[in-house]
Amino acid sequence: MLPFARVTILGLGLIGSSIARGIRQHMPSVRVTGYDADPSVRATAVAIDLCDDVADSAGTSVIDADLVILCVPVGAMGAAAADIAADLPADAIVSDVGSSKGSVIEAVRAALPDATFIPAHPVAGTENSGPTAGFASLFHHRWCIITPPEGSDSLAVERVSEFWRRLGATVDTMEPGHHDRVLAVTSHLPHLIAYTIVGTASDLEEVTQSEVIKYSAGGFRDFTRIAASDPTMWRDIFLSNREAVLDMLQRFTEDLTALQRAIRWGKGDELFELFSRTRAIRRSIIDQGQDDARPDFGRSHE
Ligand SMILES: NC(=O)C1=CN([C@@H]2O[C@H](COP(=O)(O)OP(=O)(O)OC[C@H]3O[C@@H](n4cnc5c(N)ncnc54)[C@H](O)[C@@H]3O)[C@@H](O)[C@H]2O)C=CC1
Ligand SMILES: O=C(O)C(=O)Cc1ccc(O)cc1
Repeated sequence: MLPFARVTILGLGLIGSSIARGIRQHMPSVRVTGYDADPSVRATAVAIDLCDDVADSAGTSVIDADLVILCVPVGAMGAAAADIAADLPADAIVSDVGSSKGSVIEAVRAALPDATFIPAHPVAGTENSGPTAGFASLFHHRWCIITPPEGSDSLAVERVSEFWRRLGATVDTMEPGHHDRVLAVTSHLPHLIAYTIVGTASDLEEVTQSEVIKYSAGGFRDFTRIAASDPTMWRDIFLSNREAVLDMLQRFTEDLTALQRAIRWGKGDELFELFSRTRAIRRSIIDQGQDDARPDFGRSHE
């Protein structure tokens, strides 16, 4: 049996529109209502026939929903939740897709103290944003981490888990604080490093902009893809997962300083040992079939 019959998606960008498309593909009998605060996004959603219905306000979008998914930047989760507070059916489940969990749980709980809130994070995305960037297969064979706060209703957790399995994801559950530490090192720090390296390269006076672009084969090119990620979304992630990111950044800075010393003092064996270890990590990820499934890495959208 389908876990939900009427799903409302608040925020029709990359993730919201991918969920809408995934529902059409995998759960075609489910009715999808969408809402976005940006009128031009709502107009695009209507033009591309993304949902069964695009509502004019957040409140009207949720009136008969049994699942409401907040797909807005993490800094806007509290406001989006407050906008539906007066109209949310008592038995609806509220979920989200935010990249950080602790601060989102706090903000949504403050706005919707009586709602059943089951937070989730699909660990799948691209550097693109907006309603036309989404695609139905985004979540296929990717993790979706559910982070139920203590005391969560287990049936509600199972229904949200089943929803994500139907979209093609593999579901895991994690304590919210642990999630934020794990993602700080596997996702947030890599983005910070990419933003830094691309910014540094463009600031270097002796390297002109045209040379940066001209010679951007290989490693630098990979960094520019990540550094093209949405500025609002990533500003919000760093501010909301501040403690964990600062902690991991401290560790990273120490390790970088150690590498700096190894280079300065010609300690080739130290460099070789690290690079061998990291090569083995990459190879074990590939062996486990967890290499990149994004379309720009050679896989089809559908
Ligand atoms: N982009 C990615 O690769 C991934 C993003 N996420 C998370 O998903 C969420 C959404 O990200 P994207 O879809 O990439 O962003 P996006 O920028 O493509 O879409 C966000 C949409 O939310 C709308 N919005 C903002 N405030 C709103 C409000 N108060 N009410 C209604 N609509 C509002 C915006 O107008 C925009 O259309 C974020 O929390 C992000 O951390 C999770 C996994 C991957
Ligand atoms: O495009 C990439 O490389 C990503 O890392 C996408 C992504 C961004 C944010 C998330 O919370 C999860 C996945």
